[in-house]
Amino acid sequence: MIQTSKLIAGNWKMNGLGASLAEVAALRAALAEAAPTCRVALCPPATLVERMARAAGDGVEIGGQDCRAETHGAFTGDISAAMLKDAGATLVILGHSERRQGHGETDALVASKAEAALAAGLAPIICVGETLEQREAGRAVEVVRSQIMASLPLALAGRDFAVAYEPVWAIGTGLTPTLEQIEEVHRAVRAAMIERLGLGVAATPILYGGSVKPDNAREILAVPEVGGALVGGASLKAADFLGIIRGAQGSGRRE
Ligand SMILES: O=C(CO)COP(=O)(O)O
Repeated sequence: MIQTSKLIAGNWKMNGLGASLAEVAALRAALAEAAPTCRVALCPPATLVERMARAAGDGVEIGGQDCRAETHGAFTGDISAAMLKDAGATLVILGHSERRQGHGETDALVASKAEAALAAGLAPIICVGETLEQREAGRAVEVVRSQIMASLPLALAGRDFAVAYEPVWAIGTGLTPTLEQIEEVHRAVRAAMIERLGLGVAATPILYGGSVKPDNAREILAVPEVGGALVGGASLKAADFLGIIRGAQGSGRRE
């Protein structure tokens, strides 16, 4: 339902072969000791979901990185939300910029995938974010607002989900927006979410994603309206991911 604790989610993208289970075991042991107050999730490639769900135990939720909008059928290479759920996933990342750009995913497609995820019992993490060109043209807030209005299906009202604000130019680059820029966009995301889905989403987490590391996590997570992080590269090593989770502990108030 409505989440009040922060959500720290790792997006392994197409990485994690080999060392994955050892990293999950290390993370699980460290989390058991640290007893974090935030919600922790890892989203590995689909082939690792089932193994990781078994290795992760209760403290770490496992998610997919995409799903098909249809429930089944002749869609070679695709995976349904129910298949992810069956493998042990509890959430799924949708509309990541690498899929919007690399696979031509539109807002409408992302919205239908979110409906499929909800129907299968998965919590969607819906990604939005502007390109560098759009930011430089002063259009960041406008672009993100329009993505929210068209990518969030009305079926999300009252359901467990999150939005992730990931400026495309901050992903994997080591660049991050200023804290003021993060706050500005997160406030705009909240306003658009409420406009679209009503006041019931006033506490739904809005994650920040894009070059989150242990050394910048605390300050980013303390920004008003930042309800967690979606972490790429730094989620691959348990020690780095833990550093970010620690940054979420007592990282300040949310508004
Ligand atoms: O795309 C991201 C998470 O979905 C962010 O990736 P990085 O943390 O590697 O910049």
